[in-house]
Amino acid sequence: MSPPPVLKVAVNVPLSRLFDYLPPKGVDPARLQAGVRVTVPFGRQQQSAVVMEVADSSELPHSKLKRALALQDEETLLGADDLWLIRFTSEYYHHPVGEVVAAALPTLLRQARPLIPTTEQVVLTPAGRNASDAVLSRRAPKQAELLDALLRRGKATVSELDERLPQWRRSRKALLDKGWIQIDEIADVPPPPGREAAEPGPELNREQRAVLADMRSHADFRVTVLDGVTGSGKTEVYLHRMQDVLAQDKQVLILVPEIGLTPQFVRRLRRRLGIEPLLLHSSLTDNERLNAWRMARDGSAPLLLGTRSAIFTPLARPGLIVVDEEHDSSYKQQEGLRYSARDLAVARAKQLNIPVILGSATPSLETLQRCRQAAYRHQVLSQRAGNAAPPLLRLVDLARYPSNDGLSDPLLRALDKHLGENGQALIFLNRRGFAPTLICGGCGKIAECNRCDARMTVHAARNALHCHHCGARRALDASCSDCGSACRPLGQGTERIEGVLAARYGDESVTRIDSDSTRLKGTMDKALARATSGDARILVGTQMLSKGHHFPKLTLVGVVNADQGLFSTDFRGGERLAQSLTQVAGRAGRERRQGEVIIQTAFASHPFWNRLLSGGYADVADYSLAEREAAAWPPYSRLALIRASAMQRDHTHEFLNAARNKAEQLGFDQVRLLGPVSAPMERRAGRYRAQLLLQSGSRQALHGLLDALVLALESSKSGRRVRWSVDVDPVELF
Ligand SMILES: Nc1ncnc2c1ncn2[C@@H]1O[C@H](COP(=O)(O)OP(=O)(O)OP(=O)(O)O)[C@@H](O)[C@H]1O
Ligand SMILES: [Zn+2]
Repeated sequence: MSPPPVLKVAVNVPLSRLFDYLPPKGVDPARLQAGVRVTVPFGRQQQSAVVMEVADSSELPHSKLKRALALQDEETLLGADDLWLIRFTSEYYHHPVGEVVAAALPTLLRQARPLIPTTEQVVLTPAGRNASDAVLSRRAPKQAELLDALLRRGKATVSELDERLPQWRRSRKALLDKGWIQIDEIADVPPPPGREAAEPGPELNREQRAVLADMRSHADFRVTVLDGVTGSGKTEVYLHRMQDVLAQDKQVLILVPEIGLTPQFVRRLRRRLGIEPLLLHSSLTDNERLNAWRMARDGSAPLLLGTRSAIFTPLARPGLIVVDEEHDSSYKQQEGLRYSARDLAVARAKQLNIPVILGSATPSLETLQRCRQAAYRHQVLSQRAGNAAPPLLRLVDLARYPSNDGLSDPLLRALDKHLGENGQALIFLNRRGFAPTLICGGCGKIAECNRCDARMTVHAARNALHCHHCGARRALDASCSDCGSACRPLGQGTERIEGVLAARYGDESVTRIDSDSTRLKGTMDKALARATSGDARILVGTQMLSKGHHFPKLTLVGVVNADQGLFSTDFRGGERLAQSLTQVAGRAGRERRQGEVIIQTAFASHPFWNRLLSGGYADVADYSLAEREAAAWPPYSRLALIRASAMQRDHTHEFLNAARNKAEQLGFDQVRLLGPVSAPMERRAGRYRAQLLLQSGSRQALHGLLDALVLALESSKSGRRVRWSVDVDPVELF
């Protein structure tokens, strides 16, 4: 008899390797395939794990192998392409494969639940139906209420009851004991999205038609970079391409940086494609998430719209992937598994041999560089669609026109003018709260966070100081704890600017949109609706407002302070600044009237401004690429960052020094090691942070070194005293 197969499974633990198990007792070996879930004994616990491979043998003797306890799935949950993506992600980002699987699966599947989500349904029994609730309503009014609620429909799911009778669970046991209700487990699946008639869009202009024709000429894998100025009709081009693919009965996956910001986009997809897009994002309930995942996997949902993690969703008939606003840094996960959804989209499309579109008015330098190398196809839309003209940009030199509470005279005059002509204005400031600093008028002491090397932000409405790094909060100090003098807020945040504008133009006219003002469910949609209708005459907001929106009446954009980005220590500072200013400027004048953009700066002679104002984003990008090439920064080299944090400063440095020594021993000459150094904001949430940067012109060398180094670090002693992580292609260096 041949020996039983060996299951190589991914367990959700922070170790790179797979673990070997024998098949569960009594399971037909034919049912054991890569992509099924099994329950395995792990340490003293049981774990749910995914079979990555079914092998003939193990490096361990059979007698040493434990047996898996149970097979969870009748059919494979993850197909070969899904497993490929998981492995690729694990290898490329040097992240434990079990944790990648965990990131790729909806929570319920991770918890060994079945693919069809279920819910509890409370059903009235015949006895319950006949029970007299006259008596009950006197003695037990809560029970009577529940019976009453059920009488009308005979049954209700627990979530329906939770909504209508929040206290119902208290009566549950009593009524069950009386035999008046019973609780059934039922499938909780919504119907798949239906189709309706699609509305036609505007006729494409010449540039759009040329781009679309080029995309249509190539059905296989190809990366098209749709580099179109704001309002040039990129979305119209995607929509046509999506229509083609959907008409061939294939699926389309669209990634966006954030879904809460795009109700307009969702509506547009529905209207123009005649299909309800299935949403995949982090604020779904567990059941909703599982259902979305399942309908993508079985093909019953043709159109999927999701944020970063949606890139892992299985697709039955993949046809096209679109990454909108590809430059957006939220495609890169900044903790745990630090993947770039954009880069994985390209890898996945290649594996599936399908086209992928990366769209942006401000493509990342990495992407532009790939275009220069002809690895990606560069398609440019140089004109705004329809009759809209590009916005006019103007600088206001704060050295000449000092600002009062953040707003200079020229900006205020422009506001008067645009509002007077029935226009709408957007005031952009990438800083929420009232003021970024609280300072003592006597000794100059600044309020700092106790757990971070950072200042506290003043939030006036809550009369509090918040740390934007660790979330710490405390009451606003009226007087200085050192000298007793009065403290005052210094600088501007969105809350303060909102107040200044409300005092000048009236409360009614001003709407603030930032993560503080839109925390409550529904407030974001409402604010965006007011912005779109024009009821909100002045919008004040952070980068939340700068991306992707189409506010037809908006004619003026004012940038309160752009200088933070000018002197950034991050080599991506200039690129980021140019992107965010171009994007926010692009909100102005998207319909009939030309938009005006006023940027306030204290450094008007900085060469950055000349480049941006005369040459636009493309010039800034060319210049920055040359700079990066000279300094051998990405995209002209590859980076990986090893980060460590600990309660004691020494531990991080010891660990990273050991990592450096190990890396040197491994002898990859083509990789430069920089550090270890403390992070610029060394202490965060009470932990000290440090980092070691690895840089190389050769991707192979860098990954070769990481392969060996990560294995060594996983078993290193100093690694146990710190939290450490590897960040491949980091977007934040600090
Ligand atoms: N060929 C066209 N003729 C007339 N109007 C068009 C055309 N193409 C697009 N539009 C309109 O122009 C506006 C901008 O188009 P769209 O949203 O597709 O641009 P975009 O490049 O994706 O925008 P952004 O990147 O700035 O968000 C929309 O109102 C759209 O309906
Ligand atoms: Zn803090």
